[in-house]
Amino acid sequence: MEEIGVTMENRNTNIVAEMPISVENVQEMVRKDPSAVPERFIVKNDIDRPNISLVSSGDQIPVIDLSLISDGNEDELKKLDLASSEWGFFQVINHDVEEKVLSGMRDTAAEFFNLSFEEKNKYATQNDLQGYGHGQAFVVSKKKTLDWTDCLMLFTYPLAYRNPKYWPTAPLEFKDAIDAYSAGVHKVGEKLLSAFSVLMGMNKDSLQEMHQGVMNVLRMNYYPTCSMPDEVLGVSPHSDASSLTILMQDVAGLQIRHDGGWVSVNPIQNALVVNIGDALEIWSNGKFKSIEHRAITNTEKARTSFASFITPNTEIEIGPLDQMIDLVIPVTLYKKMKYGDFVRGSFKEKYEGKGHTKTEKFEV
Ligand SMILES: O=C(O)CCC(=O)C(=O)O
Ligand SMILES: [Fe+2]
Repeated sequence: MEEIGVTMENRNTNIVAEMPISVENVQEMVRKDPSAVPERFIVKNDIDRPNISLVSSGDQIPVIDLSLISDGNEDELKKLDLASSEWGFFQVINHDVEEKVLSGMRDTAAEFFNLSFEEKNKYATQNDLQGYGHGQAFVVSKKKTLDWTDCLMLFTYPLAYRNPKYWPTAPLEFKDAIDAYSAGVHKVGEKLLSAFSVLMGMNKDSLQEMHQGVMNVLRMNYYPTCSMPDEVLGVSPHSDASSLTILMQDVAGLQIRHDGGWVSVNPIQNALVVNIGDALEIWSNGKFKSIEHRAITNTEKARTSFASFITPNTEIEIGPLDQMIDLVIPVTLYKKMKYGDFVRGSFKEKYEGKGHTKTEKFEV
């Protein structure tokens, strides 16, 4: 299980190991004083604050019907191609994950996050690179503005990577709910990898084989209500180091970069939000875009999002595929490198926006 800490879209484990700082549990802070917003959470730059940055609510990210994709429907495949190159984000409907599985995940997670801090702390992350657990997100340096979120993060696939010490035993149904949800989402990921293989001119199993063992990490982000949502971010802008991320959000709050502004992703009941991660951007030589995104908070209702990061084996080398260096993009935009090194490099950089992916590019 060595190397486990860099196998995923995880922004804290390695870094915390290097620079240990204690960060309060955000929910506990809000429980003690619902109006408190410590200075370290206030976004310093006006331009980066949720109330100032340009947000368009008119634009809507594309919606993809996964059952049509699985049937090989050409029009829907074209839609997926366009969504991934122009938006990097789309919502998926008819994905075959049962409604009761989705609501089971949401309901049991809500019960978990409502438990006392002491109870949740039994699964506290040890930063020992052995499977994560409950803790705080995005702890990069003492200077960095903190995000208004707590999270529970678990390896879900391969099964051998599940570490029972971090799988909560309360509420009782939680483990089964996580199991059913991650199985459903894992299948959605496999179907999408098949579709992207075809879109990149390969056999439908190619991308999956190139992963050399698809890994999946489930990160449950819990955003307590915040009395100053205009000056605080739930999650700061970043792109995911995954190949694909599949996300369920219960309450609106996700925003993505588009045309120089921020577009809110409005929840569609029982739909899943999918985004292209850095690994797929690199394989596709920049055709499919790994887009910056962030989450905002609100005063009314705590929010939970469930992000499943699909990642390749850390030992494999990734770089643009030959067939993606074509008439449209005639040069190689990224260096070949070991996926594990790419992830490590991206977290050594101060974790801000998409700066880290640029370091992997050749200057062209
Ligand atoms: O909460 C959200 O909607 C976004 C979460 C996210 O981007 C992440 O966990 O990587
Ligand atoms: Fe993300």
